[in-house]
Amino acid sequence: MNQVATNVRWHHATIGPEERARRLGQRGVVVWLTGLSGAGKSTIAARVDALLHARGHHSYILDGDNLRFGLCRDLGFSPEDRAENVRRLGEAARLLQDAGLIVLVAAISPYREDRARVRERLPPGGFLEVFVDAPLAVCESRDPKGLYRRARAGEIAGFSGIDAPYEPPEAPDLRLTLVPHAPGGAPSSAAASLAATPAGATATSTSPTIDVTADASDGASILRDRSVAAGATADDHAAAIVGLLAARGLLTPPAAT
Ligand SMILES: Nc1ncnc2c1ncn2[C@@H]1O[C@H](COP(=O)(O)OS(=O)(=O)O)[C@@H](OP(=O)(O)O)[C@H]1O
Ligand SMILES: Nc1ncnc2c1ncn2[C@@H]1O[C@H](COP(=O)(O)OP(=O)(O)O)[C@@H](O)[C@H]1O
Repeated sequence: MNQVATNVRWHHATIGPEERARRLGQRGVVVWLTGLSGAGKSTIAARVDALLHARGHHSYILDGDNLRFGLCRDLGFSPEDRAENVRRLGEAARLLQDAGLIVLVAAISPYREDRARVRERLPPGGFLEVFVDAPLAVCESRDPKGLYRRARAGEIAGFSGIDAPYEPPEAPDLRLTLVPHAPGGAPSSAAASLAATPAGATATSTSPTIDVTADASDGASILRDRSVAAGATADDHAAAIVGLLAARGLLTPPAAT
């Protein structure tokens, strides 16, 4: 019963990405938010979704937590299960992207290799990796679901960042940080970021920055300047993502040929 299907073939549709982009006034893309638990992936994805909706765009969120109630409910948190989880999220995202949607994926997706495989399944420019780079100390101080406390108490094994790995992206399309920059100098340490955050407060009380590591030729440098001035609430982070989508020409229909 567990045989892989061989007698299948691909059926081509007559309506392709260009027609869908013209109809929807946008190009399908997967915005993949990766980062530790509590980094802000779900919060930021929801803000981006709302911003896009308000502007008449068509987006949809695939949240790792939520998909584990259905499509991925048979999976746990072993490296193998996480790989399969990310693969399924990637395949679901790919279908929605192909339908022309702006797909916002929020999943820890801790392994570089798993994320790279998703990128390979998408057309060039169809996958934007966004690193929600809140340091472990900040995530742990937020602990929105009490999971870090339970992991530290030994009640949850294999928790990302505690006793399971998290591999940060090496060249993300966008990196959202909360680490304050010393005036005119290099970023100060993550520990300083936490130290500047009063207990019970969020790290937004620091003077954060958004670092855009994308190619400056596509407008990323403009984003960087604006973001530094704006600070880094979840709304600023969401605006940076929308800015990146605009800079990549994904929020306008293709020019008529
Ligand atoms: N062991 C362990 N490690 C990490 N996270 C855990 C674990 N057990 C449960 N949770 C909760 O599951 C959410 C992560 O699910 P994901 O599908 O995003 O994980 S992964 O991409 O497959 O690594 C994660 O959600 P977020 O906090 O939204 O990231 C946690 O709420
Ligand atoms: N700049 C920020 N961006 C996103 N979340 C933030 C920010 N500052 C504080 N937070 C808070 O941090 C928590 C992040 O939780 P969540 O979005 O569930 O993270 P994740 O999905 O990465 O696990 C929320 O309680 C959110 O209000």
